[in-house]
Amino acid sequence: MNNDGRRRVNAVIEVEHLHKRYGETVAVDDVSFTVGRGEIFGILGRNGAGKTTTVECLVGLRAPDGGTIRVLGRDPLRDHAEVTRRVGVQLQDGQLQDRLRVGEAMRLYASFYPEPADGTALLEQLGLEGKERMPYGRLSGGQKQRLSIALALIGRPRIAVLDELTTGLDPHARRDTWDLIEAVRAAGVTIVLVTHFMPEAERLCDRVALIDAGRVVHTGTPAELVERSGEPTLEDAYVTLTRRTP
Ligand SMILES: Nc1ncnc2c1ncn2[C@@H]1O[C@H](COP(=O)(O)OP(=O)(O)OP(=O)(O)O)[C@@H](O)[C@H]1O
Repeated sequence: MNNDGRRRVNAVIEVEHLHKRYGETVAVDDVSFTVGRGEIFGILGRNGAGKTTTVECLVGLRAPDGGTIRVLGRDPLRDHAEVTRRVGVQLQDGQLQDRLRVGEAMRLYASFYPEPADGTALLEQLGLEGKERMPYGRLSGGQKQRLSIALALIGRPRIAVLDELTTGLDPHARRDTWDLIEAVRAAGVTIVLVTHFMPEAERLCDRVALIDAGRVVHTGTPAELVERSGEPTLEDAYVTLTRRTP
């Protein structure tokens, strides 16, 4: 059983009692969750709640101080190369060098994988067609964001970890990106999505975990969290369920 009381069939991600500190700061106190194959799993929580640290541990970019993580049955640190090959990552601050051109970045990332996706089609799906020769430093904030999504998907990952997927995107680009993510999931990819944007969680996520002060305080479908809180919307539910007593 997992922490929301249901057994996950075909779990592809299992996090148990993850603990991570930076010096005196406890970034992740005790986080456990399981993600099933083909799910879109949302991680929600206040600024500084420990979301990015959790996903960085998940993809083997940081070493936990406690707990265990299994991704596709592997340890992200010990089996780093294998996990990296199967997990696409779009992280906050995933900056590239300013002079690197869009097409070069796509080709470079494609070269890391045995069977990469069609980069031209991916750029088109993300509204970056015709930008292949544009240096990264000259892209707008939203274009950089869309390129980072393309780079997360170029390796045809089995799991995509997307941290603040649509932050900085205009409403059209945001909706196009949601459609793309749904198509990626329909192709069998499991998605972990960190977001502050409740309509995005409501539209895309099968289940979400609310993280507060480094702990999972609620897990469930967006509809279950709304019901549990007695509030009318997911945003209200989120605020109520993560409210701290003064
Ligand atoms: N490299 C680091 N060195 C020291 N402290 C860090 C580091 N990275 C994060 N922290 C601290 O760990 C805590 C959790 O940060 P984290 O970035 O995981 O939160 P978050 O939930 O992703 O926040 P946000 O929503 O603002 O992105 C915060 O108190 C943060 O200041």
